[in-house]
Amino acid sequence: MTTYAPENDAIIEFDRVEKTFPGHRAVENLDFTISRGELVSVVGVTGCGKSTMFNLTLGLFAPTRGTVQVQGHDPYTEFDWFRRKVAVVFQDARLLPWRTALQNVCVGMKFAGIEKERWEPVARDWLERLGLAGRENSYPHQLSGGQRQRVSLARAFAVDPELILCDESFSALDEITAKALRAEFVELVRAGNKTGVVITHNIAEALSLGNRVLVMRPPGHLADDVHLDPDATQEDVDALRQRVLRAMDPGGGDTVVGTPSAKASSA
Ligand SMILES: Nc1ncnc2c1ncn2[C@@H]1O[C@H](COP(=O)(O)OP(=O)(O)OP(=O)(O)O)[C@@H](O)[C@H]1O
Repeated sequence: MTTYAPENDAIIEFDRVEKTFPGHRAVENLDFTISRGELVSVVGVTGCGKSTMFNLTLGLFAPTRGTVQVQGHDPYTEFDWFRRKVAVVFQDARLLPWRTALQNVCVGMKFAGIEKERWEPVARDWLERLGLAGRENSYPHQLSGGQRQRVSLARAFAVDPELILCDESFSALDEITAKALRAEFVELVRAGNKTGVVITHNIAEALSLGNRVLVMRPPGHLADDVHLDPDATQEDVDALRQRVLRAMDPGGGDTVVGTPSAKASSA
């Protein structure tokens, strides 16, 4: 009989990872696993190593010590294996200004190695799902910041990746637009059975987005791993906010009140 073991369903595994740049240790003893289907937020003070963790996951550089695995593969040495499997959405949409919304999504599919016949129908479908039907032929400068970010999300989902990494993707938007886009993002990740990891400086966003919050602290290690309960009350969420703040900044003093909710647990 096959026994379900979450670690067999790991999408991202960091095993005692260290990353040192000349004269600076950005990540130290970073150890965590993210399983298929999870939607995880990553928070931590500036410079604590969040982007370095993302860049290690993307295989942009190798760890100095320890191992990073994405779906059981080394993202640095097996870089080509990851085309189509991982998509990234940044804080700024990073669209090609001389290409329309449709063409920008198609370019993403082209770089991912997807067959040419599929580019246009799939791109149109994702633009429509993200509320941009009728704007396919608009250039980035003709779109609002929120619409540009919708194109960027369409470009990410169109390659049908297993894993979507968001680096402060909602931070540059006003809170109302960000809230709407976050909700759509969560729905699309869930509906597509994807795994999502979102770096954010917004603790409320981290606590509302997914099932788990990883809290990092300099130099680049895990300070807390908070699992979220979808039925949490406002009181639970307030307690979790304090727990996250305390983990980010243990010397924060009077920002810390209350105790972690019984509805949340460390992994
Ligand atoms: N290529 C690099 N060369 C040298 N130092 C680096 C490099 N990349 C990152 N660092 C350093 O590593 C530390 C962690 O940086 P990182 O960008 O991962 O932090 P972060 O948590 O993402 O910060 P922020 O929230 O401000 O984006 C910082 O002190 C940074 O200066």
